[in-house]
Amino acid sequence: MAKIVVALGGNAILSKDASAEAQRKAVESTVEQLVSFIENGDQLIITHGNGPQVGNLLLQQIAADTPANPAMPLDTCGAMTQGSIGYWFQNAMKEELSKRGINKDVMTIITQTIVDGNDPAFSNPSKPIGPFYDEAEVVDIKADHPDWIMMEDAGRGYRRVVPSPKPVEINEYSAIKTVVDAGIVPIVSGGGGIPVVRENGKLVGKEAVIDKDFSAAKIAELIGADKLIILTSAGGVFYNFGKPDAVQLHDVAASELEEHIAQNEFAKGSMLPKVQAAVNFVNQTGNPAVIGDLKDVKEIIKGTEGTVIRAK
Ligand SMILES: Nc1ncnc2c1ncn2[C@@H]1O[C@H](COP(=O)(O)OP(=O)(O)O)[C@@H](O)[C@H]1O
Ligand SMILES: NC(=O)OP(=O)(O)O
Repeated sequence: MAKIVVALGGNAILSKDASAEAQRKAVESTVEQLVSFIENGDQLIITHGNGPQVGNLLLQQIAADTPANPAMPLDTCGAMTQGSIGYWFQNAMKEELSKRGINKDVMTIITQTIVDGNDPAFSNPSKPIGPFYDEAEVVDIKADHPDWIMMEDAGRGYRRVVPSPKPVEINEYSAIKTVVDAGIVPIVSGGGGIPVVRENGKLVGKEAVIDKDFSAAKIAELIGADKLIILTSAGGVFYNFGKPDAVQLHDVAASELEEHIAQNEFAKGSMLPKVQAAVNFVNQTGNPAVIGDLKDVKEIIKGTEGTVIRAK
């Protein structure tokens, strides 16, 4: 039995249509594929992003903000998206397992990720959240919200960016391990986990969004996963992405990717964290990581699609 951590990108779940129905459909079709792991006898651990969802939720909060019904802060919005996306997965996975006659429990664990309050990321926002805007829209947004920082995101438009500290500890790790050891399919650390810092013996939420690729790699390492699979909305890792000479990698050594990271090959806030997280996992465990497209899960399982990163 292999332990496999699968991380799904928030942009892969919410590609164009932000309705609950469309996002549920994306989750349902992914789950139909992921169940193959369980049929193979593997233990699956699911984690997911929340960049678009938490940004949209924050916009809804701001739009409806009144003294009687105040907007929720970012850490609480992060928890809310863990609940909503976890619910979609939990519901779809249980349904798919039942259809195939597999009696297995599925459980979302609201996860707090401990970060360092002095992480320089707090003064250097880099995590894109919410919708994409064009340049004219950015001018209006800056007029309404002068404190927001907007950045171009991998050629897709501009987005608001927020601090994204690195995960230091997964607070619920021992509960996650218990659930994994019991053979339950857990949905953990959604949106990278709710960022919290230790202050006077308490865990206090911070206004930030952790990159789920880093928390996925951390959980995969802690749990002793045999493989980390990062599913997004690109066929895999490309060199010269978006340029005429773009080339997709199929099988690459972690050391080669490290050289390309050093040469600033990968876009911050999108492909860079995925590649860094995959390389971290491979270097720490010697086990492979795969980065591929959500729609290619079946082929990724067979090894015919995606980019495999190995310790070579
Ligand atoms: N070098 C690259 N190789 C592949 N995709 C890249 C690369 N650089 C940027 N991208 C973009 O990054 C996207 C994945 O990042 P993102 O949308 O932030 O992920 P997520 O699915 O986790 O939300 C791809 O869909 C692609 O548009
Ligand atoms: N929290 C997070 O990493 O979300 P995305 O995968 O949507 O960027």
